[in-house]
Parts: sequence; structure tokens; C-alpha cells
Amino acid sequence: MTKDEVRARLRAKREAMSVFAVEGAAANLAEWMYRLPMPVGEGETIGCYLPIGSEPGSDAMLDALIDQGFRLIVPVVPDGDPQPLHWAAYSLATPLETRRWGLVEPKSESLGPGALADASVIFVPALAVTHGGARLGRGAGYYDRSLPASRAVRIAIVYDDEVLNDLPVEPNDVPMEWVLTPEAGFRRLDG
Ligand SMILES: Nc1nc2c(c(=O)[nH]1)N(C=O)[C@@H](CNc1ccc(C(=O)N[C@@H](CCC(=O)O)C(=O)O)cc1)CN2
Ligand SMILES: Nc1ncnc2c1ncn2[C@@H]1O[C@H](COP(=O)(O)OP(=O)(O)OP(=O)(O)O)[C@@H](O)[C@H]1O
Repeated sequence: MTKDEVRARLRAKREAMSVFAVEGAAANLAEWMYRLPMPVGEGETIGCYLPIGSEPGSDAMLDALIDQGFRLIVPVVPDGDPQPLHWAAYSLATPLETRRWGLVEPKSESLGPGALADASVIFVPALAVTHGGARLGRGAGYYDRSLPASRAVRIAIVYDDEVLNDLPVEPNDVPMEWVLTPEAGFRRLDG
């Protein structure tokens, strides 16, 4: 199967999830955020996406990280063709707006693509990952263009049945080091 075929299948499965299942998973993911598998000091920067639709997680996940004293940055999609993501600071008080593709992003000015260099950990949205660390995203290549410039530990967040044995891989794909799922929590990937 091609990446697009796998994507279509995984998206259809997510869209068929009940609100109950999505919300239950989001509550679990927020709990797991209190058990990060690596030491992260107060005040350190963590990158995390703002989940939309049936993506795993909710703002409760980000709130749990803020609650522990971490500084959060979230992605901002720059205008035009795909290029490295920009980032914006996120706190409980950050005014948000809905933008392109229904993404929810801070209204505030972006910090530019360089802000990711400050992050110790980055939570990466994905449709699926493999035990070896391969990641399938939404298909615009934003994270694959952004992650090479970062030293952050890369943690993909997916639903439990989206940790697969095999996925199509391309040369630009940046491997994930950990996966977080609602039921099993954090697991190291052997990529
Ligand atoms: N919540 C969240 N934020 C995120 C991501 C994400 O996956 N989830 N991203 C992860 O990279 C980046 C945004 N990437 C995206 C890439 C494609 C589409 C999208 O909907 N594409 C259309 C096709 C668009 C077109 O070609 O005209 C589609 O899939 O139908 C949306 C976001 C940054 N922010
Ligand atoms: N670093 C890069 N430089 C140039 N093109 C890239 C880079 N990374 C990915 N691409 C291209 O972007 C397109 C989408 O890549 P891919 O299918 O891997 O996206 P994805 O990882 O699923 O999406 P996303 O990161 O947005 O969630 C492909 O055509 C790919 O070749």
C-alpha cells in the first residue's frame, strides 16, 4: 500500500470513533503526561500539538504539562507551501483561533521556526507509528521538515491500535524515539 492508501484507511477509522472513545482516550493521555519517561526540569520547553477532531488528546494534555511548570510551544503553519513549522508560546490564557484545515493556533505572533531549538521534548501528531519508529503523518511533511533542526526527544502520540508492524517509509521521514498511547502509556521504539 502507498502512504496515501494507508492514510485514508487510518483516517476513516479515526472518523468512525465515538466521542466517548475520543474523550476517554484524551483523559488517559492527560494522566500520562504526569509520568514522562525522561527527566524534564521545570521551565524546560516542550513542543506539543493542539489536537483537533478525533486526533488523540485534548487541551487537558497541554494543561497537565503546564501544571508541572514546563514552557509549552505549539505549531503554527506558515502561509504558502509546506516549509518548517513556526511555533508559538502556549499557556492557559493564550487566545486561539481556527485557521487553515481547521487547525487551532494561537492568535499571538509566531516565534518563527527557530523556537523548536529550545525544546527538550516534542510530542508529534501521527496517524500511526511502527515499533521501529517510522511515523505516518497527515502528509504535508511539516514535521519531517522541522525535526532535523531539533535535539528534542521525539514522542509520537497515537491510539493503541495505531502502533503497527510496518509502514511505507521515505528518505525524509524522521524516526520517532517513543510512542505514547492512551492505554499502554509511554513505550520506547527501537528505530
Ligand atoms: N493538531 C495538529 N496540528 C498540526 C498538525 C497535526 O497533524 N495536527 N500538523 C502535522 O503535520 C501540522 C499541520 N499539518 C497539516 C497537514 C495537512 C493537513 C490537511 O488537512 N491537508 C488536507 C489536504 C490539503 C491540501 O492538499 O490542500 C487533507 O489532508 O485533506 C492539515 C494539517 C501542524 N499542526
Ligand atoms: N525535509 C524535507 N524536505 C523536502 N521535502 C520533504 C521533506 N520531508 C518530507 N518532504 C516531502 O513532503 C511530502 C509529505 O511527506 P510525508 O508523506 O512524509 O508527510 P508526513 O510526515 O506524513 O506529514 P506531516 O509531517 O505533515 O504530518 C512528501 O512529498 C515528502 O517527500
